[in-house]
Amino acid sequence: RMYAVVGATVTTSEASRGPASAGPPPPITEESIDYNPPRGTRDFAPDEMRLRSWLFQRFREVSRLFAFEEVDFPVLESEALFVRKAGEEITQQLYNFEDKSGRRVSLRPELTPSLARLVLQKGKGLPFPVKWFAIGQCWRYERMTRGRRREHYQWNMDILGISGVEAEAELLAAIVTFFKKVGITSEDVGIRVSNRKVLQSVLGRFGVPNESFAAVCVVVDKIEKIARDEVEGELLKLGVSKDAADGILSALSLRTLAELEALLGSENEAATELKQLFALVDVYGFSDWLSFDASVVRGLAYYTGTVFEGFDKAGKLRAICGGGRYDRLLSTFGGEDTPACGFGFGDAVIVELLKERQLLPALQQDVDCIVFSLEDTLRPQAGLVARTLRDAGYAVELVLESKKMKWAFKHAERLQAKHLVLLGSSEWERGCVRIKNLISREEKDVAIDELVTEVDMLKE
Ligand SMILES: OCc1cccc(Br)n1
Repeated sequence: RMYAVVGATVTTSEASRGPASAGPPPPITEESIDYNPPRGTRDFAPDEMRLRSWLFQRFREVSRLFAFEEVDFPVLESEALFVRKAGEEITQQLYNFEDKSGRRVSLRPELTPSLARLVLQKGKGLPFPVKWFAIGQCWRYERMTRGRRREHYQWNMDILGISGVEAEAELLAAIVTFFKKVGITSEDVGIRVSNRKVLQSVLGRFGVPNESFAAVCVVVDKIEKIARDEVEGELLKLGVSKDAADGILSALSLRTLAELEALLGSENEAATELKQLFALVDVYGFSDWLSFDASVVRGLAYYTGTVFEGFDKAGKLRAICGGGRYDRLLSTFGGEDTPACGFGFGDAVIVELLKERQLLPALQQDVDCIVFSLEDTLRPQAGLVARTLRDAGYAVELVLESKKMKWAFKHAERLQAKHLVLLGSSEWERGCVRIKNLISREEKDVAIDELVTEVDMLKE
């Protein structure tokens, strides 16, 4: 780990070595700071920030195509927004604390509760349906024994006020649009779709009380992560009978809607909603991305209907994204019953997938011109030249110190700049600067007031 030593006595060897270098940290006499960010968090230096901005720009482009409006909320929320009793991992790992006024607060682990809070805050004045998207940093606090990250960024899209599966079809279409936009195909990725009303129907048949529904879903969601008998054991601990547990586990292995109808009847709500959704998506034209999979329940307590998750068909990665219908969430916050559905799309798994598929874009700094005065006396004029180009919308790197021509060329190469604009006294006396086109290698003297036109032309 990199350390800087602040205020310590520096011996000559350290002075020659510079403030911090490899090898044992120098004796720390006073406070020292750690260059690394807090455990489980990331810095975004330019290279990483370019990739993050590229990813978020794709999220935003898709959200615009679907006419969703961007919203955001505080990273810090009242803890009460996230306290739920269904045993979800996300609520057991809240990054929560008591603030200096004694209030119980938490860094948000997800965006949906904040979105619900804002919709309720806006009240009856808010036109429905609401189609909002957000890209926000979310937090969790887990013992670093597992070495997992404690923060990630999540893109959310939510539709409130539509009770029909048309809303789910829109959200799934947005996810597919994103995948296609970044070069991922339905060979690489699929979206598994189910409906929590499957479980609800099964629980009803075995007389399992409604109050256990959310907790049962949270346990069943672990089916891919822990052994089947462990899932069964956790179900029994919830008071579910052995028969009911067997009924639940066998329902999860249903493979087709026909089998679902055979088990629950063709009038069953889960079956009819899923049939409607698949029929919609078929006409919409992206059925090749979707499959019915009764084992999908998702791990959030508040889902009440359709649930879905994006997965990589090579089976190497965790879920890419996930979502579902949550028609009861706003009423649990004291609001009216409001149909709602949405998804969350994290910034981590998708990057792993793009890396694996060699689909990561090659990104570099976007500089049009480098302005550079060959003599110190012309440095003020270099600022004028830079301003002229910037006022015309060009990205200009103005060299701020004395450098040799060789350095300027190398620097332009590194930045992949298109033009090198040189100020030299002989040209300046003639009211000119020298432009080198770093792509065509053409170079010429250009009058100052012709400069923008020239660069415009060179740009073509
Ligand atoms: O998806 C669960 C989650 C929530 C907050 C932060 C991180 Br990293 N992961």
